[in-house]
Amino acid sequence: MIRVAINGYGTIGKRVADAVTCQPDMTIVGVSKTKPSAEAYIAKARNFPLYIADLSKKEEFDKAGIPVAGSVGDMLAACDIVVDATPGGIGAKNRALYEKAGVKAIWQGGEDHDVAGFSFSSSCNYSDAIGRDYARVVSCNTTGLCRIIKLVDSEYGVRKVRATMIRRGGDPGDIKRGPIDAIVLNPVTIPSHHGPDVQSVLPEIKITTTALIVPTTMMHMHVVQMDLKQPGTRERIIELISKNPRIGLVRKATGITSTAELKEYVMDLGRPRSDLWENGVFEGSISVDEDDLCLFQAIHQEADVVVETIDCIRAMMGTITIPEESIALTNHSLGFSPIR
Ligand SMILES: NC(=O)C1=CN([C@@H]2O[C@H](COP(=O)(O)OP(=O)(O)OC[C@H]3O[C@@H](n4cnc5c(N)ncnc54)[C@H](OP(=O)(O)O)[C@@H]3O)[C@@H](O)[C@H]2O)C=CC1
Ligand SMILES: O=C(OP(=O)(O)O)[C@H](O)COP(=O)(O)O
Repeated sequence: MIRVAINGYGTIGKRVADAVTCQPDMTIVGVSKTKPSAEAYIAKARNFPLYIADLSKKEEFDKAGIPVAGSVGDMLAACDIVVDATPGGIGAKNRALYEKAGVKAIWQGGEDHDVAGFSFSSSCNYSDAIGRDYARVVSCNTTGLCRIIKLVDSEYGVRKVRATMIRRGGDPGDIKRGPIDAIVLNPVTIPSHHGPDVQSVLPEIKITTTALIVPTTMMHMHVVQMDLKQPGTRERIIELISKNPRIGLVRKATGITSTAELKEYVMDLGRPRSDLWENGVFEGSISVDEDDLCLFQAIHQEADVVVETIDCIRAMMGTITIPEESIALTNHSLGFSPIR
């Protein structure tokens, strides 16, 4: 069994912890928080040993009735690999802790590529992660872009990608984030970080990305255009998506034309936390005019990187060396097959 620690039991960390628990080859040795707030009670309910970054805060946890198993250092001593899901920027500061403990570490997309020197996407570069000590799973939007670009590039070759990310303002529980009434250019400069981040995984891809933030919490929406190296067809793109384990097809017949309806659909499917782990490509949007491909895809920011993180754990531990095998095991263990 691979012993996994989660440093930062928040939006991403709690999902990764639950996904690890579903896998037959890994187990959670502990999760961490700094404050005895809501997710600390969830850790207790799940029977995950809870560790804290600063032991001087133990009394606050004691008062809240939440048992503390020890410090983050103690948690690291008990694991083979740590998933750092602390807020962006904090993870880089934690690297010294992981080096000292001699454990492998995975960071999330809020950190820069340099934190690990290697950026990961299951369907693009799983094999390059095998045996590594450090990796960064790219951000949710970058993950969604990498999946669809890799799929199309493998079939037709991609000459150039242009993509606009219409990003959610904050996660549903992030009551202090916005905007409330604005469309924010984020960033106003071009490209957004997503293009260079895609190139940290797929260096040969030419891509320009732009990004905006809008007052919504459910999902991001991408407007993607690719110049193909040879003419394609809409039918073939749909066929490829239908066979892909991490890209779903939002069928035209469902009548779904928004993130809100898609979230409702996923909730009705009974997915935990209504998580859409796959890209949601809108069938009705897929348009191919010779070498010009356009589509819309929805990306559930809280979910898509979770399954990638599970694959990244296996690759780094070297227990499964065939990417498709890990992807299939992760999906199967979660009881997940993409929407079709
Ligand atoms: N949310 C999203 O949509 C996505 C986020 N990401 C990336 O994932 C990472 C985590 O983001 P997210 O889950 O949203 O963040 P959250 O703020 O939801 O959770 C962060 C967690 O880290 C804990 N924490 C804070 N400081 C420390 C510390 N020094 N040591 C240990 N734990 C600490 C917090 O605990 P406490 O509350 O007790 O302080 C909290 O549980 C970031 O890099 C982000 O960019 C990637 C894809 C999507
Ligand atoms: O990884 C994400 O977005 P990104 O791919 O746009 O960086 C997550 O939605 C977190 O974004 P945030 O930095 O707005 O919380």
